[in-house]
Amino acid sequence: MTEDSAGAGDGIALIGGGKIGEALLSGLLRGGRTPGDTVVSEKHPERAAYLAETYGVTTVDVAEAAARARTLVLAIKPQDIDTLLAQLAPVIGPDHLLVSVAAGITTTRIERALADGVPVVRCMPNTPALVDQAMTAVSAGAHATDEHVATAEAMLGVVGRVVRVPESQLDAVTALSGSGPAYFFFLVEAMIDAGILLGLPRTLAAELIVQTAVGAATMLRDSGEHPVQLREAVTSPGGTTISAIRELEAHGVRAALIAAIEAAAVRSAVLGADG
Ligand SMILES: NC(=O)C1=CN([C@@H]2O[C@H](COP(=O)(O)OP(=O)(O)OC[C@H]3O[C@@H](n4cnc5c(N)ncnc54)[C@H](OP(=O)(O)O)[C@@H]3O)[C@@H](O)[C@H]2O)C=CC1
Ligand SMILES: O=C(O)[C@@H]1CCC=N1
Repeated sequence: MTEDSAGAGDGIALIGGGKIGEALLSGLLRGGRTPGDTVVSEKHPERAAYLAETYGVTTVDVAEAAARARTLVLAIKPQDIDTLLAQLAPVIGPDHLLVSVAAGITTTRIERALADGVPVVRCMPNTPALVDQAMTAVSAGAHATDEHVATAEAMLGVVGRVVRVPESQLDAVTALSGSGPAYFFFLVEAMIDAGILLGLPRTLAAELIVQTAVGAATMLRDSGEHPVQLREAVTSPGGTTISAIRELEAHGVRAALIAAIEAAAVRSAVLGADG
């Protein structure tokens, strides 16, 4: 145990207050954490000031974050991980818990940069954390006990669902659910554009498609039926839907999605490779 870790409180420190950092921070506070037991370390002074003003949290440097919190959530870009780990190494010990959400960065890579025995849990959440509908997968590093993983699961469970997976699956998870919201937003954007092409006002097209997305997502989650069954129920013989599906297949949309998600997984692995 380092001197700093011995004095660390039971709070949470968020290192990196960008897009996902803010989503997690807002969720933690909605879920009952208080600004008094949550600190943020954010490089950009303007961004730090925004987070302090919006959420009432204290912003601190990385060393202070480690002194004040036992659990540190690393929400910085993968490209910044080595710099951050160099900052953390002198102030982190086995009594801390590091929860990394950085795409591609393996627990081994984090552990190697720190004192022996520091528990690390690697996670992949997504931005629906902002509305408590996140999907998060978690994996334990070499020194993380069941209790450490349970701590990470409880923390992330406040903002949505959590599953435990082997770390070997996390690049695929990143490509599917980590990046996944962007694919749905892209699809919705394109469908709204189709409404414009057909002469509908943009606000009406957006209302139609957003509610359709919510309805379809709710059926996917709650009906217990396979997506194929749900699609077949919409697809009347000789009707409109099959005309659209034929075009989607002719344009290779299924293959494009599979290739896109494969590319995201490859990118996750590349980001995680030692620099
Ligand atoms: N956005 C998403 O949907 C998801 C992102 N992730 C992962 O979360 C991480 C963050 O992503 P995202 O929020 O999109 O990125 P952002 O760039 O929005 O946020 C990262 C923030 O951390 C700051 N930062 C960098 N280094 C440090 C440091 N040493 N100390 C304190 N702050 C620092 C950055 O400053 P600066 O801009 O100057 O670098 C930036 O403001 C990534 O690793 C990503 O893979 C995981 C799941 C979903
Ligand atoms: O685009 C990215 O790299 C991050 C990881 C998952 C979602 N956003």
